[in-house]
Amino acid sequence: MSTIAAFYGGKSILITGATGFLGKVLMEKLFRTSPDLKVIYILVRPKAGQTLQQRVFQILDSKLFEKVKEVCPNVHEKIRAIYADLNQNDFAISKEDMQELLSCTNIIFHCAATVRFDDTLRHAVQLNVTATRQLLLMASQMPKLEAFIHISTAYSNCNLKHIDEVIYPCPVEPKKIIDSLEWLDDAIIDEITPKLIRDWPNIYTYTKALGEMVVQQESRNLNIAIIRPSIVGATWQEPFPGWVDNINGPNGIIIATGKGFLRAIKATPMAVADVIPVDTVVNLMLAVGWYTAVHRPKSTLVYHITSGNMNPCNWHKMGVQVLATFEKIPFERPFRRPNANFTSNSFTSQYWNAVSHRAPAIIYDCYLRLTGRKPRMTKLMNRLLRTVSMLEYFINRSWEWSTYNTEMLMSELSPEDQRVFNFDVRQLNWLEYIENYVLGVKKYLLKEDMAGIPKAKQRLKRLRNIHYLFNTALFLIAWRLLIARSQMARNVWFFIM
Ligand SMILES: CCCCCCCCCCCCCCCCCCCCCCCCCC(=O)SCCNC(=O)CCNC(=O)[C@H](O)C(C)(C)COP(=O)(O)OP(=O)(O)OC[C@H]1O[C@@H](n2cnc3c(N)ncnc32)[C@H](O)[C@@H]1OP(=O)(O)O
Ligand SMILES: NC(=O)C1=CN([C@@H]2O[C@H](COP(=O)(O)OP(=O)(O)OC[C@H]3O[C@@H](n4cnc5c(N)ncnc54)[C@H](OP(=O)(O)O)[C@@H]3O)[C@@H](O)[C@H]2O)C=CC1
Repeated sequence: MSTIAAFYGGKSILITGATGFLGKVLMEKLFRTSPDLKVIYILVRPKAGQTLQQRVFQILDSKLFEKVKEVCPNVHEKIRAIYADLNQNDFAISKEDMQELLSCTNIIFHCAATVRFDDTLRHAVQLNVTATRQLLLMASQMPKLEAFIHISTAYSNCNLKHIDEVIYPCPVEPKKIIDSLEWLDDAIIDEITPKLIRDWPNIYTYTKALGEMVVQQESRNLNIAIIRPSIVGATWQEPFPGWVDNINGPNGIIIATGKGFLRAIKATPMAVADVIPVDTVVNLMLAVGWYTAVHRPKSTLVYHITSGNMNPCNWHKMGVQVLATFEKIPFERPFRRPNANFTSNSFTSQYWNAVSHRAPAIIYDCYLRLTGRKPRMTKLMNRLLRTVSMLEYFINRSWEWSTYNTEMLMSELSPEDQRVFNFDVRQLNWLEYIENYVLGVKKYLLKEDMAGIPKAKQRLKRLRNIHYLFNTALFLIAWRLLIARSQMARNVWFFIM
């Protein structure tokens, strides 16, 4: 029997961000490996017209939880959704619910965050910093609490090149920022934001760094650990390969490339593509929860869960494999044939943006207008290019993350725990993983049926023929124009004819 799985038996676990990508996989694994756990409290807000219960049912009814229902048929009874909004004082939790949380919680996994790169400083600080502080305050009033696991990001210190498993100080104290945001108006905040975030590439990474500082400052005598994953990707093995459910990170890029919208990306092909499967991250989280509670390290340990130093893959290798997978398993109804390039030069990048992105969008919008429909492609393309430009920082650099604590933890696990809670990324076969990833994007994100593949292949053939026809016509027009102007071109033309 796995020691870690047994540890979670009978426990009351509080998860924030349980409705997010990481949170769902965490819940799934907990229920599957420790079906005898007492309860999972999740802090949820109503969203998109759905009540808390509807949101929980939707998660439990998804394909991700199919295996769970076999090993833990009463899973519905073991989830206790608590109304909470982390943007509000005391999270707007009712008195009774708060009382229950304070008196019963054994372990906390704090996953909730805003992961948007362009969020306002006010909102990002509220969620990634103030809410973390408030949760720590709650944690300090929990007599049965054994461990508090805070999820940060490997990019919280991406202004450094080499990052150790330590908490780095930020230039401005989080408390000062929290206090000043209370009285500054939005216009002034917008003005001072670039000065505050300095060499951090965006508000997200900056506020995650502040969040870590808050954890360090407010840790009191709690057993705390911080986990820093790099770019979290689709599942590698569990509960099945390729599961993914949002467009963040590489996912949106894979869709945009597979649908033929994105044809060139400004990237450094040899830079490390530090993607880490979500199930690997979750396995480490559960192992850290156990280790922190049982071994009670004297200080707050930071764990990096990254792939680059153990089993590196670069963007070139990833890109080639993604494109190869599109050949075998194309996406349905592509705008153009999926065929993309990496370019590391700003000038060529702008050239490709004009020729391969904006021009086809304008031509397509003209076609829509002519056929009496509303043009939309230029707008969509502009948003896509804006998104890609925000990701560029991360695909044009490599970082080194030390992983002493993560390796130490691996060596502390029994062989059975190493198998059940595997976070050894050296065993990952990138080509296989990427193929399953693309397949997962098709099946679980785009919800496309595999039966549609022959039709999609036919459409690709048609698009290729249109592409050849268009290029030939373009060449002939250019040549004809040249003939009109140059004697030499005319001679060559008559010679060929
Ligand atoms: C021979 C060579 C071959 C070469 C071949 C080449 C082939 C290439 C093949 C591919 C190979 C793989 C390469 C992969 C590179 C990926 C790098 C990833 C780096 C990630 C670093 C992460 C580091 C930190 C990790 C962390 O620690 S945490 C997680 C990170 N956090 C995020 O990833 C949130 C980002 N996002 C936002 O910050 C917001 O999304 C916002 C952007 C502000 C827009 O915001 P906005 O426009 O207001 O609104 P949205 O509703 O969000 O989206 C509105 C519209 O944008 C679209 N769209 C949103 N997203 C994405 C997205 N990704 N990609 C694409 N589109 C997206 C969405 O489809 C919607 O389209 P529409 O509706 O217009 O049709
Ligand atoms: N995905 C990645 O590549 C990486 C993620 N991380 C970290 O992992 C953690 C989880 O990320 P991920 O799962 O990808 O993010 P998601 O955006 O998928 O999930 C965010 C979660 O936070 C919840 N949340 C946001 N605002 C509030 C609020 N006001 N009140 C209550 N809940 C709220 C969301 O709830 P709702 O569903 O209601 O919106 C959702 O459950 C984050 O801390 C992130 O920084 C770190 C490295 C990489």
